[in-house]
Amino acid sequence: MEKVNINQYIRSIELNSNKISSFVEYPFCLPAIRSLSILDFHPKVTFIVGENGTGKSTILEAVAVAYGFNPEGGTRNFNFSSNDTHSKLYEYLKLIKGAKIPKDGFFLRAESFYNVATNIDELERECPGLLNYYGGKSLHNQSHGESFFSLFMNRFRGEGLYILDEPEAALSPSRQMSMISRMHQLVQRGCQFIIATHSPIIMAYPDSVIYEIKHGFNKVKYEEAEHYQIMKAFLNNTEKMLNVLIE
Ligand SMILES: Nc1ncnc2c1ncn2[C@@H]1O[C@H](COP(=O)(O)OP(=O)(O)OP(=O)(O)O)[C@@H](O)[C@H]1O
Repeated sequence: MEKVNINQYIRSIELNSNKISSFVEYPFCLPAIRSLSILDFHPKVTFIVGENGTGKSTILEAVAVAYGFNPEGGTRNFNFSSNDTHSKLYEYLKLIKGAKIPKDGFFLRAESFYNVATNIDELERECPGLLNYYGGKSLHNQSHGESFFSLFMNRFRGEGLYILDEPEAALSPSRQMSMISRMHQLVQRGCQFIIATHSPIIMAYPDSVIYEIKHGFNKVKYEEAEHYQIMKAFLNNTEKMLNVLIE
């Protein structure tokens, strides 16, 4: 990884295990959390990848909430709540921040994006013109993928901290490639990204670190990551693999 850069917004997190009284219940029962002590973030892009249910959203949400974002997503000014189910993990995390304070930020989670879009419409009624920052059109009046993409293209401006949970959820493969280009522009404008993803396309962005959750957080190279290997094997041997899958 690039040498620690105090100009990044979040340098690392530390789990304060001494404060945890029991590792039996969620989220402390998750192997990824039980084994967590310190996790260093890349100054530009940090990917967290791994199987379903390994704890990617749990850790991302805790980092976002500890940083002051609304657990359901949005900017740090969003404070709506439709479903108060976020874990207490953030209370046990120590954020090691860098020297710079971001001028922008967004916590995007695919699963509650609908509620964020509703909140943006409500804010537009209170403060007309706000929608221009989101492409000038209600996110509800765009397709799921269009609205996600609109957010990346218009709302994410630079010098920002962006925490994204499965941003590929609604994006076609070609839009995922466009997302890499946009991410690169934003990185060059001083942004830091922390991204949980299943997308072998998005996680190809080179100026990054990839943590793959198995029992803990393991730093892996792109080609070593399971998502990459499985997708590559499938595309290179589709017929063979289908024969096995639907035999
Ligand atoms: N509020 C909750 N209470 C109890 N268990 C939970 C809660 N939220 C999540 N879990 C469990 O914790 C585990 C990790 O969930 P999490 O959503 O962090 O996984 P993930 O790696 O993001 O998965 P995916 O790739 O499917 O999005 C899962 O087994 C899930 O069922």
